[in-house]
Amino acid sequence: MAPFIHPLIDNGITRGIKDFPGGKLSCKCPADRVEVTLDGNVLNNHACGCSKCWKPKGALFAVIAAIPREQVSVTANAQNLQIVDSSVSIQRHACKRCGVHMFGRIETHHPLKGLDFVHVELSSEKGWQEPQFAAFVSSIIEQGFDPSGMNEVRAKLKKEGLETYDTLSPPLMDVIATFVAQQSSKL
Ligand SMILES: N[C@@H](CCC(=O)N[C@@H](CS)C(=O)NCC(=O)O)C(=O)O
Ligand SMILES: [Zn+2]
Ligand SMILES: [Zn+2]
Repeated sequence: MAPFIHPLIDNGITRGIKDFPGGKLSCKCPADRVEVTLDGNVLNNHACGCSKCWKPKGALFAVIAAIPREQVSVTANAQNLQIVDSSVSIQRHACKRCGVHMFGRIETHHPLKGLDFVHVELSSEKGWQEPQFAAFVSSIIEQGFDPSGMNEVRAKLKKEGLETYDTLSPPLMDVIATFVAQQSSKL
């Protein structure tokens, strides 16, 4: 059976709309949902296989995108949010009732500070930037995926047009490495 990558990827990726103005994300509670409003489209949308990002039930990957934090606001039921793990760089604010991650935010000195991280599948609007690549692919093994199935997973991601990486994409890794070099005055 083909691996269950993610609902936004498995049946072919739908391209986003240029100049898409943004929209609302909602958690999965039956009522009194947490709502987050995004004032613009996302960037660097990608599949992530890491253990930290929220995934829909049964999916091997999350689909997670960045957006400037100024464009993110909690517009309903903020009292239901809690930080999943405050010891990591990205503080993921999740609904404490249904568990869905509504946004991730970095508060420490970090190369990606200023960007929030969101899951556009939580929106009913269509037009968000589509996934551009797959990151932290090998990390699915750490969560129990049989390593012998990795060729099939990578082939499926590539078939859907996503280049696969075991960290982030090269441009994002370059941003992070540049930040590190600047910290030690090597650049
Ligand atoms: N192999 C690790 C990778 C975790 C990881 O480094 N995740 C990346 C992509 S989301 C990250 O930037 N994490 C920072 C964080 O979670 O704060 C895992 O699966 O837990
Ligand atoms: Zn909820
Ligand atoms: Zn991740």
